[in-house]
Amino acid sequence: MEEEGGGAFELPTAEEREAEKKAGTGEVHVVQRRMRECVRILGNFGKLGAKGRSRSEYLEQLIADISNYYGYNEFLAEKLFMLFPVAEAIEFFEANESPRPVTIRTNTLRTRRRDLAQALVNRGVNLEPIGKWTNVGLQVFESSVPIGATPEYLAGHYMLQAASSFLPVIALAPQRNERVLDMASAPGGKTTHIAALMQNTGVVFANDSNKARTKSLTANVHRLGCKNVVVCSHDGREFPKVMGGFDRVLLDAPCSGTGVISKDASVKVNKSDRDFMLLSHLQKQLILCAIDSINPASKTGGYFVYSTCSVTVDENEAVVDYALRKRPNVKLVDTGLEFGREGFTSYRGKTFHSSVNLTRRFYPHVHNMDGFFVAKFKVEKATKKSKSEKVEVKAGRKDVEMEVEEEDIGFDSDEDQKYIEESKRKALKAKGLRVRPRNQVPAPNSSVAAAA
Ligand SMILES: C[S@@+](CC[C@H](N)C(=O)[O-])C[C@H]1O[C@@H](n2cnc3c(N)ncnc32)[C@H](O)[C@@H]1O
Repeated sequence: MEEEGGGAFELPTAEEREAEKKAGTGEVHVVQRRMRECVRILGNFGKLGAKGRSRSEYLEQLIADISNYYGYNEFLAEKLFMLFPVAEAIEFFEANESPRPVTIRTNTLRTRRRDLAQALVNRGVNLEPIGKWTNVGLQVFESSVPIGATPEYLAGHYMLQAASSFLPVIALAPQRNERVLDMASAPGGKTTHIAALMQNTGVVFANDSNKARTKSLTANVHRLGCKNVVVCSHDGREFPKVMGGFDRVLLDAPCSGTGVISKDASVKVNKSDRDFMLLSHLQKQLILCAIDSINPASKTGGYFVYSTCSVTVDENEAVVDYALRKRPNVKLVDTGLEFGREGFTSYRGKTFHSSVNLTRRFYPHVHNMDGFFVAKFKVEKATKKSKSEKVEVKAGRKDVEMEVEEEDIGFDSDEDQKYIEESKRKALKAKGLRVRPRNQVPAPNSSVAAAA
């Protein structure tokens, strides 16, 4: 068997692995070598696998080592590992260890990219255009001045923004004079981009449920000279009850942030199975409200973009597929983005609608940008059939909750129930209502039972 130096490689037994775990795990170079060997053997298991040892033993060892070496909890290490072929998974974890390029977006309401680049070069900034796919992005290689405090920054000539964040707005392609909703918009990177593409015409409703975060949103809107933006703060699930009839809607959804681990390493250890369930549930509620906020008769639009800075399937394809099933009047369309991998149409035994391949995934190790997901929908007029299929949406949030609870949504059906209960408990607590202890059956007329 061909193998690297350091003696013959032997896969530890389950007992040895357990003992190593208890003892606080082996030396870095041992773990590194073991990962390399496992990747190599799994790449050609039929030929290289040791007699009597199964593929899953190698996989278990590899995931345990990834978790230990890169500092993830085992649950997340496995969840992310499963997204890729074995060797590629290592590239993904490795890419999360180094920062992505610093990028800025020219604010075309105030300047042109060429003029901005010249002004920054004059201040000692080394930069160049990001790529052909954007005519407003610049990549900063090095700078003798803080890029977030130059006179040009303060005058609103640019936004410090990850390249991946341009993508959903490019896909949304807002037009002059349209009425647009940015449902989860703080701190406004995408809102201000939308406003610029609309050349300060029409109106952009920039909503975020977190009031504190709307401060930085408002500050950015002012700094960048956006005059067509209205900032508001509602739970996205209250749309379209608070407002509807939009030509286009962007839902840059709250997510786990598994695409931006290089920026926020805390994600490695602070996400559990339950967090993903709760997030996916919220995303499913929000996506239906976003779709229902669109005017299907819009003369210029009728488009909706869903995006996350996460790479997990349950926050992306599963949410999109759920929306397709719940809203027969929407279909996925091409994002118009020139690159990005196709979304999964099946994943670990779950099959999604075949059009989910129109969605796009972006990865740090492939595209040298944050992990990201973009889906673009066209909303059409509801036919009689599709109308009868959905519960009245005018009442908004409550009905969406009911839909999630009452129907088998395939991906997370029964298992979801305890998380739904938990989120209800939280909502009641937030309202200052009494919450019954977990697992206690509510009395028929108790206030909790009534409120729930
Ligand atoms: C990914 S961030 C948005 C980033 C923003 N689009 C940008 O480009 O600057 C997600 C946002 O969703 C907001 N959010 C979370 N739950 C929400 C809800 N139920 N309704 C509306 N906004 C929500 C969070 O406060 C957060 O600002």
